[in-house]
Amino acid sequence: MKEEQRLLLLHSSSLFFPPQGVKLSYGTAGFRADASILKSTVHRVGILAALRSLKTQSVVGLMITASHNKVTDNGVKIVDPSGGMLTQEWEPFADQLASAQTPEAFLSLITEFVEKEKIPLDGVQSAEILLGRDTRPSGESLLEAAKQGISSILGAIALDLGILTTPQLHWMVRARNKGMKATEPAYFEQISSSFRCLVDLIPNETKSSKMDNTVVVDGADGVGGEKLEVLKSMLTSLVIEVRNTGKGGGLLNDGVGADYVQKEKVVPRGFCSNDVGLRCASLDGDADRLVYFSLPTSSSRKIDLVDGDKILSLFALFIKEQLSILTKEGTEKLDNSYHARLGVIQTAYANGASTDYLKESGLEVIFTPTGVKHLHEKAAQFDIGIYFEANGHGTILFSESWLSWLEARNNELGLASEGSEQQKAALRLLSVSKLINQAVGDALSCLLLVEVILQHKGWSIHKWNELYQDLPSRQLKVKVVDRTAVATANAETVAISPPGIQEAIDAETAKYPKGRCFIRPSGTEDVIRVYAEASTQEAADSLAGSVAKIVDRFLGFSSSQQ
Ligand SMILES: CC(=O)N[C@H]1[C@@H](OP(=O)(O)O)O[C@H](CO)[C@@H](O)[C@@H]1O
Ligand SMILES: [Mg+2]
Repeated sequence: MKEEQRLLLLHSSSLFFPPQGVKLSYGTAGFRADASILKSTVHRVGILAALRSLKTQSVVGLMITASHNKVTDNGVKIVDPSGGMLTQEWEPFADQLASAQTPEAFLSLITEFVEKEKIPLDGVQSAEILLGRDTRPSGESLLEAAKQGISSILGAIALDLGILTTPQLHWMVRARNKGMKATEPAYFEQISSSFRCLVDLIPNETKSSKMDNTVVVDGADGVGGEKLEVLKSMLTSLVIEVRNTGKGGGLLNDGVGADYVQKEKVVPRGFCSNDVGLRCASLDGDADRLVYFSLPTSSSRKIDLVDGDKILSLFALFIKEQLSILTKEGTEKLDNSYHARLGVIQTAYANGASTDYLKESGLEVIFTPTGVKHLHEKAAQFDIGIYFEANGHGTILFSESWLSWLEARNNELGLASEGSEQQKAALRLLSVSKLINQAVGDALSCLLLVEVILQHKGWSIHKWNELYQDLPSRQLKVKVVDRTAVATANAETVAISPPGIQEAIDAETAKYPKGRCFIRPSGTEDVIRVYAEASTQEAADSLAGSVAKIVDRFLGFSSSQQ
């Protein structure tokens, strides 16, 4: 490393002090903590992002967000050149960097890593990092810290894109590296025009049906509401009413948003008895999650939740239908031999009833650990891979090779049988691949896809919700002394440490008909999560409660004091 570069790094890192007595880790979705202790970490992630750009010789992204966490938290994560999450191979290095105690220790870690990874840190190669942040008040100063980190790498430049949803930044990084326009207007243009194509392809029978084309969206008082206001003006045949836009003084994620709605299953702030029966949806704080809900009665706060699993089921059903129209044997002699391999990816949090439904519908279902990075990786192994977390984060991935086949097929059909059902199916699938974010789960594009599929089928939210009935479930969080004491296996369904805890959970679960329960350490909060499912809500609540007590007995503050 050049002397100039060494001095620059030493000087820059001496301006930021790592938090004392707290060990931050890259976690499920980057570093997250109380914003007041994050400056040094964000500064270092800025440096790491520049190294990633140098290593890959591509543009990378850096997003400042803590998604669904409370407003006083913040976080930072890197977007890889593909538009996906930072490669998992670099995560341990990110952890080491964050915890280096002195500028010298920090510099020596960088020197070692640059050598090991053969990163061209010579001041000759350039690096470029796209920066985005959500609406948190701490975002601006943290972004400054990131910029200072980036500018301490010779040849690295940061492009500040301002306030964005997380999926917008992912989309732009992907677009930039594919040589496409990577601006916010280009993003809105792509998703709104593909939505319009899908609307134009709605069958005449359902077009005329009296379908309610209004959706009421809870913007979580975050960035999503703000962006949706822009997007909605570009759409016809869909009316979007945005509540909790962040402009009305409401606090981000406070009694609002997809995480709250999905976990608490109650009406979010800003919705009332007048909304009974309407089709409603909630975004999370950085708009990468979406859930739907409706208010069944005006007398209670309870909602009918239509979660990520049901969005997944709706998407899978639609794609499968279009595929079967596309590949049905026609009279014409065209090459329709490429049968796409369609896969569906879930985590252990998926409601058991959804998995049964998907399997009964003839779909291949695969499980991965929690966190989009795992689901995305698996989905990318299919021609069409649909992944969703129950909390509403998900997307549909199309392989490049299948898409080129589809383009060619569409052209052939255009010549041989323009306007045929087969060609419409090809066009619909092509439009879906443009509407749905190929980089990461995106609440805005998923919202449009749900809406157009419902219009296509002429379905109300109730009809959609009746695809299957969710098994009652309950999620709890337990504060423990050290959450890393829990290790899991089999896509997080089995706790392999501390010893004996899984046996205790199994013994408890066996008492409940249709009981299913697992625990895992959260990657975004300092808690152990407990998930339980059973045949009644009371049973699910009771199973989750008993297992929470087991967790507390093995790992809680009370046990550590004994
Ligand atoms: C049960 C749950 O909802 N877990 C969420 C949550 O992760 P945890 O590691 O469980 O804290 O945040 C992640 C990032 O948004 C998301 O990918 C994941 O699904
Ligand atoms: Mg989020």
